[in-house]
Amino acid sequence: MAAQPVLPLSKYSTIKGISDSGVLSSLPSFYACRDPDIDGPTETLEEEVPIIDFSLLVGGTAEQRAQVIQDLGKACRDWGFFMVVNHGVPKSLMETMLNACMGFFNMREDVKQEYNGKHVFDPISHGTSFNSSVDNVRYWRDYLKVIVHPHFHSPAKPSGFRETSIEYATQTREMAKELLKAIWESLELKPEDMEEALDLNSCFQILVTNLYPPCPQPELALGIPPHSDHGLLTILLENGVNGLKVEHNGKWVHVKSLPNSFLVNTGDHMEIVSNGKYKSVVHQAEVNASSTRISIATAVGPSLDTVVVPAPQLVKHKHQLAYKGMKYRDFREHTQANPRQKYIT
Ligand SMILES: O=C(O)CCC(=O)C(=O)O
Ligand SMILES: [Fe+2]
Repeated sequence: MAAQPVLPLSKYSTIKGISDSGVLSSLPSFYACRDPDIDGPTETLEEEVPIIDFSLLVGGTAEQRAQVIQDLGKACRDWGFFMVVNHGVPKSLMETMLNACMGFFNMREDVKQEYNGKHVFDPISHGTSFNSSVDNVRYWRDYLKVIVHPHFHSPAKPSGFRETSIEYATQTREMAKELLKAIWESLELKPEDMEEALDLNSCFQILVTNLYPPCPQPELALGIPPHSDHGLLTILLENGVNGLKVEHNGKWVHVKSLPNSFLVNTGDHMEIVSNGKYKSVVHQAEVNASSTRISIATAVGPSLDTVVVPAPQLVKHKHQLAYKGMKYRDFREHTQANPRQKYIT
């Protein structure tokens, strides 16, 4: 292989900066986390993921709602993943939110750098890679993370970002709560026990926007490595460019979202509260050579002060207790400092 030219990459603080500059014709080894010659092709399937019609959950007949609850239970048990259609979030809000996020990443580097955060509870943090304090290789991704509940935060710029994101956060949070209620019912748990177990009125909600600019050798790089999410549910919106892969029965499945849909996956705290009935799903993001991909992951978890434990009704005998409780706040701090592909098993 020809020696790679030495490039002044330190000049660029973001993947967007590197990609826009056009200086790279090949991928610096710093970003190469896959080697097709050594790893071989990983088996990737094109299976259809379960589809949930949200309108039948909130506006259907009692039978239709019962059927959707059953379908949700099956999707959580078999996949930890599903696509939501007819959700009622206006298409215009989804588009405006994607544009607002693009507007953030299009700002000058020094303006974005004001938000370069370090701590997991920084209300707003912009950065690059996955967990750059511990990553051995870098991932082909820039991100903006904003905590939006129980206290709402927003970068002051670009203009309109605050108004759009408050509306988007509110609507996706309401959708997540409806889905959680139905998933709770699918476990045959009493609806009135959910608030005490999860304290969703003070739920911790964060908007994570991922930007994956075009990459010179996408087969060698990854946007986000395989991981599970920490919360209860994550609601993902993409800009029409695919890249998400989820693990299903030991294989990777490429997910293609329908226009105007959301992709939803279970997180670690769903696995804990369901005592392992609904596992959190491992997933990753690939990149491509020609298009910029944006995804907005809205993660909804319990309140930070909740100690989530398996629902007692799902633990008939002590030996069936699969997880110990930990305050969500401590869980997040601990996993940030000791990242693993999946924190709980
Ligand atoms: O971009 C994607 O498809 C996945 C994003 C993701 O997994 C995350 O932000 O946790
Ligand atoms: Fe994720």
